[in-house]
Amino acid sequence: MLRVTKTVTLRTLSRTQNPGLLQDLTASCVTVADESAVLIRKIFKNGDLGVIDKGGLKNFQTEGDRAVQRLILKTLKTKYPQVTIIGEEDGDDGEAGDEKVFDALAPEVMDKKFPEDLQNVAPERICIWVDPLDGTMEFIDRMLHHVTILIGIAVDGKAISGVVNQPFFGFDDESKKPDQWGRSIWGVVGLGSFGPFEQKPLPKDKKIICTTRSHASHDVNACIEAMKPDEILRQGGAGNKVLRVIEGDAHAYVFASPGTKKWDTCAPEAVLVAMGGALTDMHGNVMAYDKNAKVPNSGGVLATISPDTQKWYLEHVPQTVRDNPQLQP
Ligand SMILES: Nc1ncnc2c1ncn2[C@@H]1O[C@H](COP(=O)(O)O)[C@@H](OP(=O)(O)O)[C@H]1O
Ligand SMILES: [Mg+2]
Ligand SMILES: [Mg+2]
Ligand SMILES: [Mg+2]
Repeated sequence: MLRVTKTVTLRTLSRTQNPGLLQDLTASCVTVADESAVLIRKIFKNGDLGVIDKGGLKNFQTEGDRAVQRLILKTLKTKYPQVTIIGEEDGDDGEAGDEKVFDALAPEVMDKKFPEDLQNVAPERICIWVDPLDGTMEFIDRMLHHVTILIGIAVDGKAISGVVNQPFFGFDDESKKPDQWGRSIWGVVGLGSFGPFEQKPLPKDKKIICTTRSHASHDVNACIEAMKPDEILRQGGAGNKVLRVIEGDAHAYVFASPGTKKWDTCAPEAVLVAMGGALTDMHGNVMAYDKNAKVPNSGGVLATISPDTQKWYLEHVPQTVRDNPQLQP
């Protein structure tokens, strides 16, 4: 994990005050996510993924994770030095290398009118959580649709704005050339979620639960079985699983494990909540994303498309899971 915090004097702050900071940041994040997608596709095409085992349960890192984090941090830290940025990969802060700074602000973000309460947000209130490559295990296993790039922006510790970029979206469509692969979905709480996605209606006659493909455990499976799903969708990546909920492929993302971290959930939560959904731990607590927040999502992850659905799943969390000392906030 890499934390980058800079302190500034009050004089510097007033001189550089930017009423549209959150909008600029969101637009920059969409730009760097798109540039990151180009880079991931290039690394995949080159073939040498440079896999490193970080230790623990299937906890790998590839050149994709490292290079993308350097790209994202170089631009965001150069353009927004007063904002705290926390990235998954240690050491890859873009400071030593010759990464480019991407100045462009995504026009689709700049075209929108952000809500009043998101104007004039001081940089000290913001913390950005970066997961340069979510679904690393699936990237290594060539399950490319599961891979996402996640950049989440928290304000006062709440997930408010986020980009979920799926760099290999469409790769299995033979009519598409590699430079036509990929999509960026972004959302801002109070404004909405945008991008090329379709919110299909969820099936009413059956219950589909989406969960981990590569980090399952006895507790993870026992919790799902207690909810009596008709179907279990085992997929990689927290970003991808939230997309399954958003696109109507699953009623819920259920993960009764402390394995994910704040960079896994900040961006997807912002996009999901911006369209009326909910993401909490398995006890119903909202996640805290301020710069001093605990990094692991130690109470697990539960995400659904509406507060009512969230309530149903929370009520069906088995008591053994609620009482599990390994799964407390
Ligand atoms: N037991 C565990 N140990 C380490 N990381 C875990 C984990 N369980 C989940 N994660 C991380 O949470 C994210 C989603 O996991 P999953 O795909 O299994 O649902 C992945 O992020 P990364 O791919 O960014 O590392 C994965 O590494
Ligand atoms: Mg990882
Ligand atoms: Mg991740
Ligand atoms: Mg990652």
